[in-house]
Amino acid sequence: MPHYDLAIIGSGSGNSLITPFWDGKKVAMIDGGVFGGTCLNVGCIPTKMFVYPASLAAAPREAALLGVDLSLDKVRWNELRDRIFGRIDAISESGRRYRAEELKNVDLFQEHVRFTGPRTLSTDSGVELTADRVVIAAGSRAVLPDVPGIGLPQVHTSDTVMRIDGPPERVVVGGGYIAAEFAAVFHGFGAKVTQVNRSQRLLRGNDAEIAGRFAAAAASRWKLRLGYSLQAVEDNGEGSVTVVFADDDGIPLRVAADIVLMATGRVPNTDRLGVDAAGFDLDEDHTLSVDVNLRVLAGGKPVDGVYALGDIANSYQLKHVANREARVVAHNLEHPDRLPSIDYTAVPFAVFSNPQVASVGLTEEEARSQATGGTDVVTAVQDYGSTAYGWAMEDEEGVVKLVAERSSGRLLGAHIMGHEASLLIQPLIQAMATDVSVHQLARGPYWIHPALMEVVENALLALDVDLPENAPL
Ligand SMILES: Cc1cc2nc3c(=O)[nH]c(=O)nc-3n(C[C@H](O)[C@H](O)[C@H](O)COP(=O)(O)OP(=O)(O)OC[C@H]3O[C@@H](n4cnc5c(N)ncnc54)[C@H](O)[C@@H]3O)c2cc1C
Ligand SMILES: NC(=O)c1ccc[n+]([C@@H]2O[C@H](COP(=O)([O-])OP(=O)(O)OC[C@H]3O[C@@H](n4cnc5c(N)ncnc54)[C@H](O)[C@@H]3O)[C@@H](O)[C@H]2O)c1
Repeated sequence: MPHYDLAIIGSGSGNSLITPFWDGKKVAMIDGGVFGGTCLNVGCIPTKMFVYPASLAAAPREAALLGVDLSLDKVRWNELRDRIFGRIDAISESGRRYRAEELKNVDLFQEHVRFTGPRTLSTDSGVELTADRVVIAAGSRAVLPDVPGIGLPQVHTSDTVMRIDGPPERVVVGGGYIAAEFAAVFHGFGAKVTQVNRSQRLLRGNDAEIAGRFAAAAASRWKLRLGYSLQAVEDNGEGSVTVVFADDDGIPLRVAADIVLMATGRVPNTDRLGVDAAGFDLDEDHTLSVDVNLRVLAGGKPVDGVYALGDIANSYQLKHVANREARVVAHNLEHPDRLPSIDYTAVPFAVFSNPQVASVGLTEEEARSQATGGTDVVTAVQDYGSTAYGWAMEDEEGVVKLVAERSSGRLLGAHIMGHEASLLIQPLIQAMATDVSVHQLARGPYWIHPALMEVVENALLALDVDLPENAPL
């Protein structure tokens, strides 16, 4: 039975753990899927490589408002797709080759693995291996609703929809983050998009005002139907399908489509890992239970030398969170006598739809329900259109919403929708992470005029927080 100093399950964020510290020691890297994991192969990176050209394709519609007439001649979808995956597949393959052939201290197992004990593993082909230390970075996967017709070839998840041949004319998508991004991509490329969501609110978990404004923006671009749940997908013959939904009263909605994107959430891969045999604890959302040092728990106690990170261990399901956790785990593997904790202060996210949405911290509802009597919470809402750059863009939908604590001037949350929201939010994330108050951030640094960032400066200035005597002017 081969024995390793370190075994890593998952070559996504887990791949970064093989630092020079492991030179001269034996490492097993195990991945039963495509080398490099979700973000590189089917997640953040390829989606954004579609988002950017789709935003260019959408430009004629937006430019016409400003008196600039552009026209979109053609989207060379297959070429665009092949350029994207030509780049990504090559990175995945060179990463795989480096681990498999060039790193002498690493054995790459390209197969599925299950625990048979806390530090013993068995691969699908029957290799049994043991390791002193194990890192579980086995990620999550898309789940599909169990309805008739779900297996039809026109039904896709994000794993397959980016590889289709030719742009579809009619697309149906759901209501989460993935759906919001793909709705914008397909709409940008000229498809007739219908977005159907089970609940009345898109992008759940977001501030209600931003979610409402996003729904209005989405409805002005593509067809949006809220309050319908999926019943079935029917084959129409000749390549198309009808997607059947029903509202709470059973009233049906039938939408014909060439492609259906099911984006109904992702589940952690714990059910396929044999965690029972290892005795590991699971949280309510089926992620692995870990302590603040990211050590996996069994019976509430950390298992010596076993760590977990990424989508299998947290409910954020975000790559920048997995990357931060990987840095903590890499440190803790190398310095077991000095274990820093993971810090989840001010975890942001962005949805790269059209318009973009970005968010960090508490929504107004959360802040008010957490504050005593809800009285110490102040908010400010600033439209992009209220700034000079917003005038230049004739922007009528972009918005910054800030939530703060009046007495301390602490920023509690920031929520932005509109052009480059994912960039505009960064100084606010910085302020929350480093405990810079609203007045220090608004009045300390100079803000470039007339940059779009002035909308953030003005929102900060509009917050009715108590100013200390020594606050900058
Ligand atoms: C379409 C899409 C878009 C996204 N966009 C963004 C974005 O813009 N920004 C963002 O922050 N996040 C985004 N995410 C989320 C992000 O991709 C994930 O949070 C991140 O990739 C998780 O990394 P991980 O290392 O935990 O898992 P993964 O990268 O999924 O790695 C897990 C690996 O483990 C392997 N594995 C699993 N089980 C086993 C087993 N039993 N045996 C052997 N191997 C196994 C899998 O094959 C896989 O390669 C997106 C996700 C999707 C699906
Ligand atoms: N830009 C980003 O950071 C980004 C982009 C894409 C994905 N992600 C990550 O990937 C994860 C998964 O994304 P997602 O969009 O699949 O999930 P999600 O949890 O955001 O949304 C799933 C949606 O599907 C609906 N749904 C679930 N089951 C259903 C059913 N049976 N019938 C009808 N509707 C149903 C839910 O109500 C919800 O609106 C997210 O949690 C996110 O963290 C991040």
